[in-house]
Amino acid sequence: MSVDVIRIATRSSPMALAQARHVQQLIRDLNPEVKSELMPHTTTADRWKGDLSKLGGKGGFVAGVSALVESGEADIAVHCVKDVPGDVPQIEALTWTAFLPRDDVRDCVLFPEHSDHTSLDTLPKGATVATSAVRRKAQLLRDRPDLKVVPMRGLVHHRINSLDHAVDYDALVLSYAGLARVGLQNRAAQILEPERMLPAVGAGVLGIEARCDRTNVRALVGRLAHARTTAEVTAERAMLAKLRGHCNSPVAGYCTTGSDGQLSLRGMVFSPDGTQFAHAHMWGGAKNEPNQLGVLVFAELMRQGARRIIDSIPH
Ligand SMILES: NCc1[nH]cc(CCC(=O)O)c1CC(=O)O
Repeated sequence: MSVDVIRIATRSSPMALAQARHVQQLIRDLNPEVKSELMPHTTTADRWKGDLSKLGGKGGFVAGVSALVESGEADIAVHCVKDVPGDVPQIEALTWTAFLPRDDVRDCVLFPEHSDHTSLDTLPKGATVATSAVRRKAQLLRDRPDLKVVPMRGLVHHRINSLDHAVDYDALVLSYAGLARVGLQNRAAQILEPERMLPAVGAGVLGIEARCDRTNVRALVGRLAHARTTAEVTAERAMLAKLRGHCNSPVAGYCTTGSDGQLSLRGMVFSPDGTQFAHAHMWGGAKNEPNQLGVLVFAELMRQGARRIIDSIPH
């Protein structure tokens, strides 16, 4: 039985819809005969305005979308891999069918419209920076302990609107790829290189999930898989799974591939205020096996006290 139509489950935010449309176009390019439609789903986490940890973490952004594939109402789900928790097992009936080529992994800084600032470095002592990611907060404070880092969540448009029109914020940090996906990359005033702000595990990667038993769907969509990104994400997520970080733990992980094919994985775990951290960087070596590399970096982080750091954070 061939596939006539692919129903694509996605979150309903503008960023998620842009991502799902991108996947829709890629499927059209693979096979113009196959129709596709979007199934937007407003997740519990999208509706929740409070602290995400009270909702059981950022998994609330993906679970409802995955459930549509599990039940057969949709054929595939498109997720930001960054939003897929490391401490919740994948639904048994589902599998990753493709990781798309990695987009920009870097975070960037925005300043209010008409602000004279173009860098965090020139912000006055005690300036207020908005971001809800504990990973970003810890790394911002590591450089600039004087900054006041305050939480801000919600749609990118709303966040930028608050930055521009509320007097409370001097800067806003978010992902450059996410900003670009909604066409607002011109607002990025400063790009933070990975050396300064180590990216989240899975940053900039879109993952496609399907039911294990849908072999035709998997055969078609599997052609979108990008081998290098798959190896990198596999190493990063192997590290994350072993760390068993909860949603409040500031964890960063970034794997790249050298021109010789060697995987290089950096992992960091921070205390919330950035004053304590574990930092490991290892290469794939002779075997160059992503899972093994992830476990090795995990082990080195543990040797440096990562468990103590994670366990001392309330959640
Ligand atoms: N946490 C939300 C989220 N999940 C993925 C992205 C952006 C794209 C990506 O890195 O995959 C964003 C927005 C942001 O962090 O600013």
